[in-house]
Amino acid sequence: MKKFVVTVAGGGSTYTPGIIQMLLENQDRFPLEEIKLYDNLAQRQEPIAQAMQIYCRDNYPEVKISYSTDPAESFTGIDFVMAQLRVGLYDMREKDEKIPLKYDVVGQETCGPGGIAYGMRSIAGVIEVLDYMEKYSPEAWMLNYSNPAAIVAEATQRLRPNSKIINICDMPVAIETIFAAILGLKSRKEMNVRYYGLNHFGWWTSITDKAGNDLMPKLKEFVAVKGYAAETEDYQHRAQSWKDTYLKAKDTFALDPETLPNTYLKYYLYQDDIVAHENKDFTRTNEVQATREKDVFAKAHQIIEADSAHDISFATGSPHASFIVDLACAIAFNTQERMLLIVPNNGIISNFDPTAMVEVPCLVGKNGPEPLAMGTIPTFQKGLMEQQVAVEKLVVDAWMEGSYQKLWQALTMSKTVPSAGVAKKILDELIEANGDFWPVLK
Ligand SMILES: NC(=O)c1ccc[n+]([C@@H]2O[C@H](COP(=O)([O-])OP(=O)(O)OC[C@H]3O[C@@H](n4cnc5c(N)ncnc54)[C@H](O)[C@@H]3O)[C@@H](O)[C@H]2O)c1
Ligand SMILES: O=P(O)(O)OC[C@H]1O[C@H](O[C@H]2[C@H](O)[C@@H](O)[C@@H](O)O[C@@H]2CO)[C@H](O)[C@@H](O)[C@@H]1O
Ligand SMILES: [Mn+2]
Repeated sequence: MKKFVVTVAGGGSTYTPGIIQMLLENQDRFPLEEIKLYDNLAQRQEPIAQAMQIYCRDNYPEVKISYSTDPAESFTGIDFVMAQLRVGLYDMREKDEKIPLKYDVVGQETCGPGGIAYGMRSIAGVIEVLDYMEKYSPEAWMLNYSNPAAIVAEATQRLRPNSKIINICDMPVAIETIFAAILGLKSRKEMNVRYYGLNHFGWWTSITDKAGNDLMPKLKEFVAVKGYAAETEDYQHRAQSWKDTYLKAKDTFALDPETLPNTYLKYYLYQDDIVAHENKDFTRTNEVQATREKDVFAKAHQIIEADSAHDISFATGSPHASFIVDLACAIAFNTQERMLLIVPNNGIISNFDPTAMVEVPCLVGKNGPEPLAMGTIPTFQKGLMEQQVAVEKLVVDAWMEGSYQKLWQALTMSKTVPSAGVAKKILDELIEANGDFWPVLK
């Protein structure tokens, strides 16, 4: 069987060890020749890369792990790029969260003004990596987690419409893992789902078992009382902020009991409540720095100092890592697995903008995703999505045209922002904070 070469772009990411471990563990279905780590920040990538080299040497000596900041070295002779860039690192994420909060507006990584600011930074980084891949390995596929996925997908679709990039999100699969636990199933793969929306802005309309039996009534009964607060072992969600998010799904569900909501809808539907409960001096960035980032780098340093990975391991088995490996397998071996991906609407939701990037079930094979028709959607969801997709499109317009006006309109249009006046104040502070990360706006 062919052995694959995979580049992990954003090699210094806190998610890199999990993805590498998942790749190594799945070689019976996806054999590896080499994993290359690429990052534009050598000192962030180095400890992760060196620790994973030791881990691989001790456990999978047949696979090579290399790392570099040189694009030619990193992108030549590869089959897949698995990308997870954070342009501006946690320092800028913290500003994305804290600046809007000063004005009592949602401060979040991918939603509202924080997501808009992050989008304005991410577009260039993602396009840069995509161009490297196409220059050095034109046949390769880029599987892209880099956030904010909705804005990044809109930008890549407009700027590189023919590129082999698939934008993805792990939130639906993480929630489906909870659904499976609630239903007493061993795996989310025992369910067939129908789901539609924008990234971090969608709804499940049907969940059945493989025999076609409706599982929604049992799920709804649970969610009406507890939201998504099921006792699972998902490491990421032990943080109090994630527990709060999962509980809040109960209130989001109450607004439309016909469907089950994505957790991120809380930022658009209960924005006042979210802001009221936020600690403006200690946001999610600070929590991540004190937990995931600290743990991952501490373990990397321990492995390097011990020159052994026998007794030290990273958290494994996350839906984040398994989803991207499943996607690579589906493309490599034409498995036709059904997966939720972000793709051009193009009639999939028949009463919605055909040019919008939507998140829907797709069958995935060697030519990429084939989306399944979702039909018409109700007025409530359609109205919300039209407003939100306009925000995302205006951000990409603003980035492409260097337009202050369009970005001000985008912020004003966001359901999280109360007025054009507040939008302008937040925008002016974000421009100052983002400096050269953003194009100059006129
Ligand atoms: N789509 C999803 O559902 C999903 C899920 C989880 C994480 N993410 C995203 O994954 C990314 C990584 O998250 P993290 O918390 O591990 O962040 P992180 O800061 O630990 O890692 C990001 C890495 O990207 C590197 N980087 C930044 N710009 C780059 C560029 N232009 N070229 C190469 N490397 C670059 C940084 O140096 C850093 O090492 C974020 O965008 C996050 O939002 C997405
Ligand atoms: O606040 P963070 O950095 O911990 O997470 C933000 C990301 O949250 C979602 O991804 C979760 C996922 O739901 C969970 O199962 C696990 O894999 O961890 C991920 C990170 O916590 C979301 O889908 C991403 O877009 C966010 O970046
Ligand atoms: Mn996501």
